Amino acid sequence: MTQIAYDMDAVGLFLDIDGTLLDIAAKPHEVVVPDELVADLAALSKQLDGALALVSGRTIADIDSLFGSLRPRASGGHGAELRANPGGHVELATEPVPDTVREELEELASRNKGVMVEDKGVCIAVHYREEPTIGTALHLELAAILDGLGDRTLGILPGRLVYEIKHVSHDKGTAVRAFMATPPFHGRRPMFIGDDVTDQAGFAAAQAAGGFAYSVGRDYPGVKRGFDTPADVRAWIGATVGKAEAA
Ligand SMILES: O=P(O)(O)OC[C@H]1O[C@H](O[C@H]2O[C@H](CO)[C@@H](O)[C@H](O)[C@H]2O)[C@H](O)[C@@H](O)[C@@H]1O
Ligand SMILES: [Mg+2]
Repeated sequence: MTQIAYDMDAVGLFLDIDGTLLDIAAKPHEVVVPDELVADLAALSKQLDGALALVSGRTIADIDSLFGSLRPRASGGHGAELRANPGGHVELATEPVPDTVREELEELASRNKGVMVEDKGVCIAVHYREEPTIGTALHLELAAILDGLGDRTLGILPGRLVYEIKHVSHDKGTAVRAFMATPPFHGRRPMFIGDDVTDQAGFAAAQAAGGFAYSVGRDYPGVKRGFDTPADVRAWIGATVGKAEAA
């Protein structure tokens, strides 16, 4: 386990979910959220005076269904949803993906074995974990669909055996900047922990604001590999909370 040697008192902490807090599962709804993690995140948020947010490609409704009582400050849908206060109002930063796109994606999935569409409203995930070899061909098909519709407001963001169709105007970086502009994050140093290509905007935003970026299980240019596995991240969170309780 890699230790992050920094005084957490001054940090605003941004945590990705899949591949960072949670082990990757075969299907999105098959992830396991340990009870201990929920308790540790609640304690860590308190320790940071509330300056902790989950920043995910999942929707906030989905985050709440996974994390039970936590109801954290959060951004969902790759920056498209923001919840500034725990359990509070969810602000939509973008329009939903147009129905024309949704229909084309459903049609594509219906004729491609192993493709699964996860409709999140503000963005749509096109999963291909069941047929990993089709990635390149699938990307070409998705690009052709967006080109055909002439919609320049949407783009394709690659993730872990998934392509996210999302508004190009928002990402995890815009979410970090929005949180950092307001209490309880304002005046703290952002720390972003993530595992995926989709986290690179979050890494960059944290670093640009004088903060830190740590990756999980993979290397990204200019980003320190902080952890090897989500279990390491969970252990670090537990140890960080434990340290504060013992002090
Ligand atoms: O930004 P994140 O919190 O990391 O969320 C990214 C996407 O995670 C989910 O998909 C990924 O994890 C699934 C469960 O482990 C896995 O089955 C899938 O192959 C991965 O792509 C989620 O379903 C997406 O909506 C998130 O955008
Ligand atoms: Mg992730």
